[in-house]
Amino acid sequence: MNTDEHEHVIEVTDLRRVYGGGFEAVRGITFAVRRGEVFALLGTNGAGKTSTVELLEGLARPAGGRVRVLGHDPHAERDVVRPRTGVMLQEGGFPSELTVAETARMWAGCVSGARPPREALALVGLERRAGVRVKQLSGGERRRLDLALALLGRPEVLFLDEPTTGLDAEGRRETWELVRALRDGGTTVLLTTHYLEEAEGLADRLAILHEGRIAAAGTPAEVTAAQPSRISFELPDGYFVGDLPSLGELGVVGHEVDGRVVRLRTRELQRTATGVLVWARRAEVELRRLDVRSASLEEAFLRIAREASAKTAERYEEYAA
Ligand SMILES: Nc1ncnc2c1ncn2[C@@H]1O[C@H](COP(=O)(O)OP(=O)(O)OP(=O)(O)O)[C@@H](O)[C@H]1O
Repeated sequence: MNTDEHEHVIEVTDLRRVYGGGFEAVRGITFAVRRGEVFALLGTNGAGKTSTVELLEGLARPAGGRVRVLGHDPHAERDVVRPRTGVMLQEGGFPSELTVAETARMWAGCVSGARPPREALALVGLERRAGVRVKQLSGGERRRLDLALALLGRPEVLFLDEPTTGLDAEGRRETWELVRALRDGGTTVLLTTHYLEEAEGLADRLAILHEGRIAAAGTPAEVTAAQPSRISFELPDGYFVGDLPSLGELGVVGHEVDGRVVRLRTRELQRTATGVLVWARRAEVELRRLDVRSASLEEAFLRIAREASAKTAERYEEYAA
């Protein structure tokens, strides 16, 4: 096995997927995932995340472009790729009359070199539910069972399609810890998620899909760095926003005033924050409810989705004109 951590375990080049009827769900996307990396695909509903992951899993053939997983074509060379990957689909769909342990044993029987089923169930915290029928599990417990089954084959690459949907806050945190532990052990993880907090906390790098195209990509810090930071505070009675140094001088790119509360947006957080604090000190003013923060991934995501939608509307208007 090649353990070069810079090796690209997943390579996607100008990938396209077209459904029957001609709808193009994936419109030429390119990205690569290194060994031992957690990579998140984000996007609004219908952005093309599942359509992309299915191509990576070899479940369908691309309409154009190229996919390589562990150096192989996952569709044409499914026999080589499948034993080295673990797949957690959005809907597991295994027989629900079986117990959890029976399901894991049945699945393990189909996997060469499988972990002991009990070990896989313990990894996801389901060992105490081993004797329960699958149909009696809660939605969150089913997601954990899906994950346990994906881990049975000790995969080098793990595909997780919305792994924490339906889990409560604790279950979600436990899954995050497990994914981090797997990553630290060298597993490469590609996940889709609707939870931006999940991508921010878990992903080494991510791509935001919008209508089948990549609208932004990079580390969570890189993607959020392109968005303005915010500073808010409350001015004491008798002070107004006009008493501050000029907003242009402070590097402010937008502001709102709501009663005594002032909210500033800036791309130069340190310069703006310093300017406001130095002013407050000189004026001997106490700024109550002072809050200084970088943009969150959620803000970046919403802005990128809005901008991408506006571009699509522009293209549509040009086309219709
Ligand atoms: N079998 C299909 N036939 C035709 N169109 C499809 C098919 N499956 C998906 N689509 C369409 O392709 C687009 C992308 O769907 P996909 O499921 O990949 O999105 P997604 O990003 O995973 O969305 P979600 O977050 O809602 O799961 C959607 O517009 C969807 O309606």
